[in-house]
Amino acid sequence: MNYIEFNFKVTPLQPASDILLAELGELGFDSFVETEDGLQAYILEEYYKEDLLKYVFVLNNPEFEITYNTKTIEQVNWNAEWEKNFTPIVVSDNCRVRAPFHDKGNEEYDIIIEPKMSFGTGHHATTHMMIQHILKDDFIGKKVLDMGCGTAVLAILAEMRGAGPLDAIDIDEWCYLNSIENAERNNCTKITVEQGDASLLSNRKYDIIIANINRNILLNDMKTYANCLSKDGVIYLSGFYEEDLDLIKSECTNQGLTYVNHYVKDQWVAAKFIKD
Ligand SMILES: C[S@@+](CC[C@H](N)C(=O)[O-])C[C@H]1O[C@@H](n2cnc3c(N)ncnc32)[C@H](O)[C@@H]1O
Repeated sequence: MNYIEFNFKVTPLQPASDILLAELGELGFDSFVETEDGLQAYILEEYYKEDLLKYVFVLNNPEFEITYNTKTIEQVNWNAEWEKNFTPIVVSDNCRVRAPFHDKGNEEYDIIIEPKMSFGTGHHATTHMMIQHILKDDFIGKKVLDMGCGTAVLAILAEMRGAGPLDAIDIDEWCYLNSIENAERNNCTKITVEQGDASLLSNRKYDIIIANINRNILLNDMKTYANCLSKDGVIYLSGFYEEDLDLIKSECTNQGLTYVNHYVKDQWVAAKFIKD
């Protein structure tokens, strides 16, 4: 069976790429690779009909410019194509995120992720910076929540850094299932994966919360996150741009969280706050 590869160039990249991915997923596209300037999406030839893209609303949104070309990929090349596009990532010299088919490196932390459709391979700036925070800070014996866990890459690293117990939560069923697989694949025994959102969190307490989601969800759910943090607890937030940092800081201040520091990469931010 052949696949058709769509190579989309997207301007501005976000949120258009995320919306595009979600819409294509609904239409039968089953694999995606984030690229520097957009998205590659794959659909089985038999599921593709000529007017299918007519139903992708983001393509007609005047706020975004999205162009694409296509090519047919024979099944025999499919894995190679995917492998070529998903290269291992090394963060801070001591953490490698790789797929099962990549060779192991010499890094202290070796994380194996089969991303399928979930976000979180370390290729995105936000995941990369959250990994930097986790590598830098003390996680030993800490009770951790990874909110919006995607592939659970951050929870997996937190457990490798000595944290436990850990909860990894994602609203998306695919991410929930993928996180369970990835936790097992990395021999993590302290991670509990759940499907849901902030409504799961009443009466819970964590020493550390990691939340790489997006600006609006963070602003909306900050009160709940803050209530779940123990005194002197730490929260790492990402998924928003530099221009929104003041807004995030202001909401954190309202919820009794004090700004500590932040990283910036490709205009994305990963910020650290502490509960007073
Ligand atoms: C930017 S990805 C981050 C994935 C991973 N934590 C990482 O750092 O690579 C955001 C994730 O949040 C999930 N998500 C979106 N809204 C959510 C919500 N209200 N509660 C929990 N998860 C949510 C999405 O399904 C997605 O997997």
